[in-house]
Amino acid sequence: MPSSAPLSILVTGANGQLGSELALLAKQYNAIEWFFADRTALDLTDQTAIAKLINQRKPNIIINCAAYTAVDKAESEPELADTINHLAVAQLADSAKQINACLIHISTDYVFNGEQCRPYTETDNTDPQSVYGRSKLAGEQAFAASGGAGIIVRTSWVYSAFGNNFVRTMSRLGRERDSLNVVSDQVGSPTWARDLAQALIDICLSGKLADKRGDIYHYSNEGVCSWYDFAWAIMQQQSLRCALTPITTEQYPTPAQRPPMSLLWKAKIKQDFNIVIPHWLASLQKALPEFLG
Ligand SMILES: NC(=O)C1=CN([C@@H]2O[C@H](COP(=O)(O)OP(=O)(O)OC[C@H]3O[C@@H](n4cnc5c(N)ncnc54)[C@H](OP(=O)(O)O)[C@@H]3O)[C@@H](O)[C@H]2O)C=CC1
Ligand SMILES: Cc1cn([C@H]2C[C@H](O)[C@@H](COP(=O)(O)OP(=O)(O)O[C@H]3O[C@@H](C)C(=O)[C@@H](O)[C@H]3O)O2)c(=O)[nH]c1=O
Ligand SMILES: [Mg+2]
Repeated sequence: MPSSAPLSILVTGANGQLGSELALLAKQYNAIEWFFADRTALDLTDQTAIAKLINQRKPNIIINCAAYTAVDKAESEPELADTINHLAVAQLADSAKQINACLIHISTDYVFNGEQCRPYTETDNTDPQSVYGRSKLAGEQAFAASGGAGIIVRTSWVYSAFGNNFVRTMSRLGRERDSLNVVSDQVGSPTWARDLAQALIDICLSGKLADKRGDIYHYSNEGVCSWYDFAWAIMQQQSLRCALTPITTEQYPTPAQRPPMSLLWKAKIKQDFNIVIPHWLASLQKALPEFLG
């Protein structure tokens, strides 16, 4: 009987929120051969380096957690955002295809314009309104065009104790300030990166990835809130006495336009991969103690 080699997984963007959460969970999955590549090990602006590393390592699965995620800054750095969120994904997809590896590529709710009155399904029309959103959509399309195996997972409002995010910002401001204005006319679903990381590992172990060809899946935590509601829960859970005032998007001008409604309909990922998704508030309660350190 030939002995089967262990499943090997290469994770890009290893120092980011999702990459770090995957690294943490990876400790529970010793049977998997993990390789975590941070920016030093793999700079996504270097196309040759991408091809070289994938050819050397020959992983079964690549999880692309690296991205240019500074939504407002991207408005003044469109080329860099495109290089990382689009051109690098094209190269990852091509290199993965050449060695018959599967790619799991992470994308965003910001590919939608947010004008819809019901949650977005995977087949709803995209119409990004920001440089970041357009660069992420171009990345999705490049992967799909490659014809390589794997999936695209769109998520939203990601936070983790590893990294900078809305939870960290609100926790800091809640301690520094007596009052704060937060937009209440943008609604979506927060996502604890730990939950998403677990879902991705479950997907890797499902044995179903090789049959997919850039199929799109939506994943966020369950439930709905505005940024104001999210901030309110962040304050309340930590007993921070910072008065919050709900404001409109117009009252909080930013360089990038964000979708007013970016809820993701998640039936497909739950059904195809038997994923159980926690409510955002339950996950926030679990995650917050990790922010204190
Ligand atoms: N954050 C969010 O709210 C959301 C994120 N997403 C998507 O989820 C995925 C993971 O996001 P998240 O973990 O939050 O992102 P982070 O910003 O926390 O991490 C992104 C990582 O990408 C790395 N990176 C950036 N540029 C390069 C480069 N040129 N070469 C190599 N690595 C690079 C960064 O490296 P370094 O640490 O050195 O800067 C960082 O570690 C991304 O695809 C993102 O678009 C989707 C929806 C919401
Ligand atoms: C700090 C702050 C922000 N806001 C608003 C601005 C914005 O509309 C909203 C969220 O601001 P942020 O800059 O934290 O969020 P943003 O960077 O837009 O978050 C996005 O990141 C990318 C990577 C994604 O893919 C998205 O899913 C989403 O998570 O909160 C306030 O209203 N008051 C405040 O004091
Ligand atoms: Mg941001």
